[in-house]
Amino acid sequence: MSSRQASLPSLHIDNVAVMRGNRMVLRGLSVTARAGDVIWIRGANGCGKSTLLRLVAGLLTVTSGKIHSEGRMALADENLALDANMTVEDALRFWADMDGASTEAREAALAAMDLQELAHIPVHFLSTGQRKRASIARVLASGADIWLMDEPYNGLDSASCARLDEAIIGRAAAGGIVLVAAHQPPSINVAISLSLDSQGVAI
Ligand SMILES: Nc1ncnc2c1ncn2[C@@H]1O[C@H](COP(=O)(O)OP(=O)(O)OP(=O)(O)O)[C@@H](O)[C@H]1O
Repeated sequence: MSSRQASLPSLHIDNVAVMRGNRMVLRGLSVTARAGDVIWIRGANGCGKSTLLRLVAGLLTVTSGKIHSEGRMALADENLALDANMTVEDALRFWADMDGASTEAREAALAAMDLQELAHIPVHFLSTGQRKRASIARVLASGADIWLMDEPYNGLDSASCARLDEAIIGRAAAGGIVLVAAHQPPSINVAISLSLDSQGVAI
């Protein structure tokens, strides 16, 4: 029982502030997420949503405060992170191998984002929305406990938005944690709705 509990993902953001350039972007931000939680982050352009995801991913360092997490993470942001010259399938396989993900997980991710018919074409042939779906499939295939998704709905048609909703609900239901930065209100039930004002303060 105790070892199972120890493996549950968690995220503690404690009184975090971060300076970017000469500007304080986030201030006094505290959030706690547990297995099964979806956190929806909203706020105006430049308020710090991407900054927060990159801090959690460990790609940026806090100026003050602390972030502690348990669990493997995968980030989908504006960087595609897929080799444009590889086929969709090979590009996803590259990451799945790095993540130690199974063939089944990779195929399930392709199916979840309706990419099977595009699996054999090079990534650079994909349309904007198709590229977005491939980037989301990379996160789905990773088997990561904590998904960090920056504007994942941008560029997706309504069917793909529904597929993404389903994937997020599924990850949370399976005991994961999902952070979504988005401009639109949540289309699914979320445990925590985090609105940042223009100073990066939770309101
Ligand atoms: N490398 C950097 N150096 C200095 N300032 C930066 C850097 N990257 C981002 N910023 C600034 O940090 C602030 C927060 O940016 P961030 O990308 O987190 O905003 P956001 O809420 O995700 O915005 P959007 O809704 O436009 O995606 C912005 O004012 C931005 O100009």
